[in-house]
Amino acid sequence: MVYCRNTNGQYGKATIEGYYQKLSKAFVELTKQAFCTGDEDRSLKVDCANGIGALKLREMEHYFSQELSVQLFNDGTKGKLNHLCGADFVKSHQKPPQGMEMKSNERCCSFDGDADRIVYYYHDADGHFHLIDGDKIATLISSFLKELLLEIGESLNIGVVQTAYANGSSTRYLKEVMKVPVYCTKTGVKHLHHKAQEFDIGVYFEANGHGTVLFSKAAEKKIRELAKELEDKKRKAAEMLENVIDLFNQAAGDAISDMLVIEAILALKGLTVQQWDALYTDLPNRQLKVKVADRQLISTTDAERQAVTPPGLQEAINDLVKKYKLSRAFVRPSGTEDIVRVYAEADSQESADSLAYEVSVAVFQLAGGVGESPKPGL
Ligand SMILES: CC(=O)N[C@H]1[C@@H](OP(=O)(O)O)O[C@H](CO)[C@@H](O)[C@@H]1O
Repeated sequence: MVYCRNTNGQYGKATIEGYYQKLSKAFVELTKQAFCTGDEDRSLKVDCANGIGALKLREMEHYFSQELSVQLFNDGTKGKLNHLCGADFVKSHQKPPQGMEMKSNERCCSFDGDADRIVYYYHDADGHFHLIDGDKIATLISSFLKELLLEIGESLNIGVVQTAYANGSSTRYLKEVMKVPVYCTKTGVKHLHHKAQEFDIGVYFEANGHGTVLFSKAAEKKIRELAKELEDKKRKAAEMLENVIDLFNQAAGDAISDMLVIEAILALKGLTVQQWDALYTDLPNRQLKVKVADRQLISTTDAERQAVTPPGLQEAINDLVKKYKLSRAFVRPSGTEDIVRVYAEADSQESADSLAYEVSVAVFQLAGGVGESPKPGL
């Protein structure tokens, strides 16, 4: 709403209804171009983390119910905010939220309590849980945008912005397979947002599902002109891009807007959730927390991927990382909790768990850990 007011209504009407209408119109226009799909494809289960997303989605769903039917879980009628549910729970525990009824291969997603994060997931036929996080969301979106730009023949530049928490497989896939430039910033959307403003089209997502896409003023103007000037297939692609611009919340990014973008792309490309998931395989990873007396003793550089202080910590991490294959680890003080966060990834879950544990012990010993020393398997 602030963005609408500051741009004198150019970005949209500064009311909740204005937001619903703008997004729904763009979503309906986009999905009109999709091939006819069965009922199953048009439905989505949404865990709202007992938060605000449930209230807003309920008010909004009638605007697009012909194109997408949403079934809400953890809608706040019982249960606590973010408790055993929501995007953060699903991402960090890598399991479904409580209260969600999942059948195999059904497309499901979770918002967090304030509805600014979204992750997708499904159970395969063998009952295995598959998480599709912010990195895979960024990959789906940037490949779709790249295809549209190719179709209209415009060379607007696309950049993808991630943080150190991005899975190594996603970074490799974006750089080597999709050939898009990838940048890493410090954790926190303000850093990603700022970097994304440097491109014609800046795609930014944290692995936890927090993100959006920004279009520069010049890129937006160009795309809107092309949607009037071009013909046939090229015009269609430019019109799609116009609707994509309207569908993204470029002020800050939110779960409802991201959900509608993803649903539109899956419908347009005729992709199932399994096909989307199969773009690349995540490297097994583990995140742990360590309690220290003063977390500011840890300072970092290189977008938080290297510890500068306390002395000896980075050397210890380097030695531990060398013991495992396809491994990477870093530590940083949390900006929201009184803890140090440890991240590790490697070629197997056992190795990722073991590396995360060993790095936690190094943090505990070298950065003034308090309470019980880290235990393996936690
Ligand atoms: C590893 C992680 O998920 N960190 C989160 C968390 O920040 P920390 O500084 O790690 O506590 O909360 C931030 C605000 O929601 C979010 O932007 C960020 O990605």
